Amino acid sequence: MSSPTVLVNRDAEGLAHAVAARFITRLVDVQSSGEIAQVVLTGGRVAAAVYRAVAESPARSAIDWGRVEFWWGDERFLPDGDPERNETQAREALLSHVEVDPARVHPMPADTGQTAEEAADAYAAELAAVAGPGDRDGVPTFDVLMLGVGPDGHVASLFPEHPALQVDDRPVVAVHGSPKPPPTRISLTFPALSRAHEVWFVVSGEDKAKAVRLALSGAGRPQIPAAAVKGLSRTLWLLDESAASEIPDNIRAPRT
Ligand SMILES: O=C1O[C@H](COP(=O)(O)O)[C@@H](O)[C@H](O)[C@H]1O
Repeated sequence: MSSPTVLVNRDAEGLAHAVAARFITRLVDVQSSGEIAQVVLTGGRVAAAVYRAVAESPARSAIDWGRVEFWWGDERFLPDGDPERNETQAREALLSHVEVDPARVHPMPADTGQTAEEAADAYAAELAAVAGPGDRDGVPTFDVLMLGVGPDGHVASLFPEHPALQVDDRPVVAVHGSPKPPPTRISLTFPALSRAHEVWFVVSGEDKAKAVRLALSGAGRPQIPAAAVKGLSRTLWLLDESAASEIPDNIRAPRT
């Protein structure tokens, strides 16, 4: 597991464009070695800005979008097309603007009347169907896994002191009683979130500053779930000045 690297941008817009450039470069690098890129998307305000910046970048044409496999780290368990779904946001901001292969886009199931547990199991089966012999526990090894962080330190849909934090025996879990609406969600678990070469936390805003400081200061998984996710090769904390405002200078790289 890698130790965190902190990179700070001036503001949310600068952060979104910097992450978009990094995202395009990373995918080009993976594809240049002949592999299909495995990407995990997140939800939230800054994520949407990153997706829009990728879609608007002329450099997006360097990516063979049909050879990118898209997954989600968590989802709000709502009907298909609901504007609050992370899938809907990513489709509107990015996926509908590039030539993806629909068979390689793997949204978490929408609420169609099945239970959230059934939906979580179905997603685990979908991950296992794509995982290869070199992957562990039925989860593809992701090239980039993007995550937001809540003001309470939640990551994906793993909330502080919530029972879903304890689930280590499967890659996907149904979350009930989420403190942030909607109450029912689906999330990758810690073991699955730990199957990424690169984990990128993308965080903006002063309301996240305390959670960021605690995550980078060795807080425990029950209190600050984001502290417990690390990439196999790299863990990047990509922040704007507001989100970085409480972290000590010695753990910040120079501003980009
Ligand atoms: O509910 C969620 O919130 C977090 C953070 O969202 P933000 O708008 O505060 O940046 C997000 O990472 C997660 O995927 C989403 O389901």
